[in-house]
Amino acid sequence: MRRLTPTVSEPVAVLRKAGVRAQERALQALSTPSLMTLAGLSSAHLALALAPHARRIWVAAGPGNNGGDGLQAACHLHQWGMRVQVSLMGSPEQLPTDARAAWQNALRAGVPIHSSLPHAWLQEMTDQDLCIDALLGIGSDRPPSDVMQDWIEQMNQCAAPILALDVPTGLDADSGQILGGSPTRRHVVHADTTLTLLAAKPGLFMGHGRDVCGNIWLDTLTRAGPANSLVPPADAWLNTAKPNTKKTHASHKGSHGDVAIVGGEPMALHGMGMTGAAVLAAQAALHGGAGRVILSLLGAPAENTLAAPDLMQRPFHRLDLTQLTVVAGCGGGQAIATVLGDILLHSARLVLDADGLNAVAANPDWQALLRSRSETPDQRATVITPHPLEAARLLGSTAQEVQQDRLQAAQALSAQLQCTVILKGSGSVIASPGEPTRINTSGNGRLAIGGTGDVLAGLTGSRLAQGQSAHEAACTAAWQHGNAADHWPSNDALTASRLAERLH
Ligand SMILES: NC(=O)C1=CN([C@@H]2O[C@H](COP(=O)(O)OP(=O)(O)OC[C@H]3O[C@@H](n4cnc5c(N)ncnc54)[C@H](O)[C@@H]3O)[C@@H](O)[C@H]2O)[C@@H](O)CC1
Ligand SMILES: [K+]
Repeated sequence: MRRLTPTVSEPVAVLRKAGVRAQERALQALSTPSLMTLAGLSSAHLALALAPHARRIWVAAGPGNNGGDGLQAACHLHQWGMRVQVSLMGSPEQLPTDARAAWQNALRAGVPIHSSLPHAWLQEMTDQDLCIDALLGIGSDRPPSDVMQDWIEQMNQCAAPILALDVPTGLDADSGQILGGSPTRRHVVHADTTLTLLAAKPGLFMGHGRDVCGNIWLDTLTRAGPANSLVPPADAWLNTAKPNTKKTHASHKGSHGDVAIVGGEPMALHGMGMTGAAVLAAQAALHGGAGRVILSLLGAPAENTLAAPDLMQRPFHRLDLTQLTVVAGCGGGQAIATVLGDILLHSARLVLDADGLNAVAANPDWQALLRSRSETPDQRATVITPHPLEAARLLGSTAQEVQQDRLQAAQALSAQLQCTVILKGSGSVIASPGEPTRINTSGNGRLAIGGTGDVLAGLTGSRLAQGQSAHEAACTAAWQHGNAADHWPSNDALTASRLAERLH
């Protein structure tokens, strides 16, 4: 068993439900004792570690094998002297085979099992006690029934913390979306800890998953067999912490790459002042370690007073694109369209964000230009950083469809444009042609403010300029960006400009 959040230190394979089922079948054939026995024991161990002084442990067990895990865990906890009570939803006779065996074990051991909620118990439970959510796991395929919603609500209202087995009930393990539509306390269990079994699932790390799983632990249940060789191809990998790129002593500013930020339409042009976005990206590139950062504001020949003295400023026509890492689009407004063709054609390395992406989405010729960058002899690196709506525009779909399957959306976009994609949002997804897709695990809701996307684009540019491949630059920048937010003092306001300054 290992802890996956808040920080995962080595790559961990992520499987969708179909892959987990394949893994389950393969291991089931090899494993003695049964996987459910292992899952129940593992769950009981974690429950005991989380609530060693519990005077009451309530297990809510559902009608499938997730319920079986809960029954098996209850059996162990009872045998270890804990006061356990199980509420079993549905008829024991209709439980699947393994879960039925777990029910019989629990009965034989003398575990109290009822078919209703133990209201009095729930009232008396304290924060030293524990609720175990074993209602639904990966078999959850529709919004919870009314009765199940009552049970979920009672669990969420209980004073005791919640350990969810495999997946918090109500969460879709593939997408991170809530099966009932919205993350209310009736539709999804809000766990403090989730013990996920067999493999990490994407939905735990994306969308609402980040908010309802609490700390995530993984038990691959592979003690019984030569498991590593059995894992079906991973659908993605968790993005791991990257050490800072060390700079050699014998280096100068030219050794660390030049980044040009092209964007920042001024107020005078179309009545929307957006120079701040470009300045933020430039600051991030600077603090991310680029050797020189050049700010090229669109339609603003005058020196920009917002910019720090460490930044150089150049008009666009004076940039030698063939030698530069260009970060284009941050606050680019409509003006970005006047230079985008040149940027797509000539920039040595490119990060495309915001208005740059919207302009590409509206112009098939530019999409072809973007794609063709991967076919040049020097294979010019390109990273795009869309949020779900920008991704939807490029894919010709909707933001909702993108959120329903963020992995697939990022991979499809990467294949369509032959470039690296950072699909932003809760659980950023990084996809590149021919590379393993990553799900970023750092970051939190404090990043959901204006300007942080510009910071990510600038930071990615600085990583590219310092010699990382597009995929590595995207993975490193996404992780570093989130990590800065994770270590932000709780009593200190997080703003994009301060975030840019704290990247290192
Ligand atoms: N088979 C095994 O040996 C193992 C199973 N495991 C556990 O088994 C789980 C998967 O088991 P299942 O495939 O039985 O699936 P679940 O236990 O997640 O649930 C399936 C059952 O719940 C019902 N259901 C689905 N959505 C519902 C809703 N909204 N409201 C009410 N009822 C609903 C289904 O009709 C079905 O009866 C995993 O998540 C994991 O916890 C693990 O212990 C690994 C080993
Ligand atoms: K569960």
